[in-house]
Amino acid sequence: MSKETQSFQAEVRQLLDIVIHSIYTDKEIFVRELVSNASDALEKLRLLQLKDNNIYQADLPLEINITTDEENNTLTIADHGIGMTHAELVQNLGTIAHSGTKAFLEQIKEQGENNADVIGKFGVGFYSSFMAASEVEVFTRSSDPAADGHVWTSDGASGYSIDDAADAERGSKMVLKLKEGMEEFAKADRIKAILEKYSNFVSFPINLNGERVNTVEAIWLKSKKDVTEEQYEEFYKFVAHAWDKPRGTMHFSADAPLSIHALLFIPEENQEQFGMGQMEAGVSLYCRKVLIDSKPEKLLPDWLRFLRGVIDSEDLPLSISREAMQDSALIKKLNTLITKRFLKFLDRQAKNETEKYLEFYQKFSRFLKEGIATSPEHQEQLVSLLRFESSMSDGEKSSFAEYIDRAKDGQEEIYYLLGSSKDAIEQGPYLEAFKARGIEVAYFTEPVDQYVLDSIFEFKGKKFVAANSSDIELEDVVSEGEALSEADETKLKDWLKSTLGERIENVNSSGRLVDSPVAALTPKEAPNAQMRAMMQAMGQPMPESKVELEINPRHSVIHGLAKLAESDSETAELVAQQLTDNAMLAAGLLDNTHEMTERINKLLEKVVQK
Ligand SMILES: Nc1ncnc2c1ncn2[C@@H]1O[C@H](COP(=O)(O)OP(=O)(O)OP(=O)(O)O)[C@@H](O)[C@H]1O
Repeated sequence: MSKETQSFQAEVRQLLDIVIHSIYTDKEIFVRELVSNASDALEKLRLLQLKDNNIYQADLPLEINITTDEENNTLTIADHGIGMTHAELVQNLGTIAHSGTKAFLEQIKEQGENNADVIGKFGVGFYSSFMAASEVEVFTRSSDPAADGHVWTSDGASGYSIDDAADAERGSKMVLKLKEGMEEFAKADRIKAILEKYSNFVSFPINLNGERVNTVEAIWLKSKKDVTEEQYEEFYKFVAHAWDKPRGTMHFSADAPLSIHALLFIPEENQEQFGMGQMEAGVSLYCRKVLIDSKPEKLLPDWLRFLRGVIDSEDLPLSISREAMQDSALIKKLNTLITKRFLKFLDRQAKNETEKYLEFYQKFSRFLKEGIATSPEHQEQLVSLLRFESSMSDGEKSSFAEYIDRAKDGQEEIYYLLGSSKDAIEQGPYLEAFKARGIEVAYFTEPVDQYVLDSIFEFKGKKFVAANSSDIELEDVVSEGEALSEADETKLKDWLKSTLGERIENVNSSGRLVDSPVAALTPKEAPNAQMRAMMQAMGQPMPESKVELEINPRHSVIHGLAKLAESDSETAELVAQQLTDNAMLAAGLLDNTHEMTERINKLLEKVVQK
């Protein structure tokens, strides 16, 4: 067969015209496209080898060889992959077959031809080589022993020619004669840097001028049993740019609903704990071993930003741009799928390797809590991963599932208390009522917990209720001491209301208190102690809290106060104010202790004078 000339399909011409005349600056992407094509061709050959041993030049190594030639201003990318027959050359490099390029053209039509960015958004496969080359030669020979070798040549203008190339080796060799001004791509260092950026995990060896450049293989594509602990560690260090060891490794593949390979690592340390600012997302996105984006923001929810590793999905179009990708339905699906799998991984660890999970929890629980408040779709799973001490956990960490198991029949609520520490919670006035009734209260002591618990309404059908909220109805327990008569109680409540005036919202009496005479409850809509502390830390002035005062009608101090109010209202007022301060102090709601000191002195004076 002699040399023949053919014209490009109209769409190809249109595409090439845009590519060649584009002012798109990120021209290096063509290297990624060609390496990716070479890798695909090798992958196809590898698959073919599995079922067919009639392959031309079967002994050629499955590798990609890249050579730079500064003198002649050329770049050559060669693979010993599947190659192309004459018909395939015409079909593949003369028409537009792949969907990415079609989408590209459609976008161009919509946005007008001068939108250079569109190239970066879609990538244009093989044709992108014409951004840098004035002429491209493709020497190729199919793996089919019956096929001949050919050379395809084009300047990317109107058409191409195909000629015989009897000595072409199996595979494809793309020789790019670089344009003036594109000399950088004939320089080994420049190409090396591009390869390191995009193609490090291509699973076939890439040699640049005879030297291997990609050292790390795509271990995420291997099956778990074929990867050693050391390999995982080495790979973690590589992808995370880390020096430590991973504290957790999750490696899985799935075919449905999406084809994915994921290898995720939990680092040893939570950098954010050291005040180093917010971490950046660190799970890279690959498509068939070729890097699409090393920091895709929406691939995982923000609260999983501590994870490191790789997700590789064959369902992704290789050339998809960051912007288009981040909003794509596919990324959303990947996001949900991987998040669920990761939470399941943690759940399994919590069950089977409890110690390990608790160590993780100590350092990383902040992220899970952030997730609870921001990812309603994962809330149930996340809430089940929370661990806390409680009034019944004996100093051990518990889960809400365990809490529910321990709860009495008929308890429809999960009670919790927030405080600065376990001691502070246990010494506060709220717990006793629950203890007396054998009801468990979960303790939460981190500043973020308020925010987190506010966003949980229920878990497994049980309502979340703060044990210090004013609207809890607890079954009365018979505690020691006789209660005030109804009439005395009403009288005392009225007197307290008028005496304490603006300081309180209301006075109630209930059977909730056991050892304390009074407790201060935060009214339903009011900011509680933790919120107040946070607002104040942010420099926001907070008005004095108005609380609901709950009195214990069986307590001797209350009995005494009821009498004192009749006989010595001046002392009774000091006592009432002091009781309120005590209650507010215990609730963490007292800002001004100045008056309290003065008042205590007055009370002491009265005591010593008696
Ligand atoms: N090195 C190669 N070896 C064998 N065939 C190749 C090679 N490079 C390209 N081809 C063939 O040419 C076709 C077109 O390549 P191009 O890069 O334009 O798109 P693509 O690789 O199919 O697109 P995408 O990257 O979106 O999958 C490929 O599908 C493949 O069949």
